[in-house]
Amino acid sequence: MTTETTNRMDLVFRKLKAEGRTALIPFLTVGDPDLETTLAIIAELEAAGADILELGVPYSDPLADGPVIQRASTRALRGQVNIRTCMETALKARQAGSQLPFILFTYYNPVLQMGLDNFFAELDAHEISGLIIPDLPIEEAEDMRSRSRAAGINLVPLVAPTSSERIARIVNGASGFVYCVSSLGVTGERSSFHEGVDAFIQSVREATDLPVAVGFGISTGEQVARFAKICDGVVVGSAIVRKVEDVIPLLDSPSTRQAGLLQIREFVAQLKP
Ligand SMILES: O=P(O)(O)OC[C@@H](O)[C@@H](O)c1c[nH]c2ccccc12
Repeated sequence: MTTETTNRMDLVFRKLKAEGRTALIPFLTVGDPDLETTLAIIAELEAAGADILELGVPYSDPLADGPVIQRASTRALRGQVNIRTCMETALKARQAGSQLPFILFTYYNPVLQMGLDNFFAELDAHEISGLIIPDLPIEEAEDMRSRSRAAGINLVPLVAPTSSERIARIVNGASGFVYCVSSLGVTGERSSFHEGVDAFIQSVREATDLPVAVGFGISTGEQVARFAKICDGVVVGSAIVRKVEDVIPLLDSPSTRQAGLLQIREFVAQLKP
């Protein structure tokens, strides 16, 4: 008897699979340019067809991030955004009617600062469905995985093209989906991907029954469509964060705010697979 899941993310992947569709998974830096605007952007992303949302906790030392997300983190940190206010933003979006599963995307240090017991209690209270921690030390992974499982939250593992023989160990016991990083290096729009990325994704597919998503460098509708043929989800971050950055002057003025939000919606809508 399969255990009935109430995890919003699992339900979305199940529905998309039944419809033969691929999830569009935007990444957004929470608090860029401010928390209230983030709430408005979340609504635009949902209207544009996003299926799941990565809510990025701004961090002072985002070692895996390229310049676009680094700048977004800097802007958000100027507004004193922290991991708690990111969780509160997720809850406010839910209370405003968002149906999207939220993944809290955070580096490990803010989690440690909060304390693991506190962190997981807060995650649950703020209706977070998933968690990605790109710099989670492998020796902490088992503890974090069991805490996530106990809290009913999917700790999503990242696998890189260089993971090869470690793929089985990384995906074993994982939940939610497996995040295949398409290229080496840091986040940021790319015109090409790690050679052999398709074979890499196929090897991950063979190692797990979980949905498999890909991210890193994907920034156009045709790149999303290319990966949608072989994945259950496609993550787009920097291209969307850059679009937010580009329209900040419009967002900052009440008379042009709606026009700025519409540009974000239209950009994301044309990514939809
Ligand atoms: O920004 P890109 O190139 O579209 O890649 C997705 C990425 O933004 C998001 O998933 C992410 C943001 N920071 C990260 C750090 C590591 C791995 C992934 C991420």
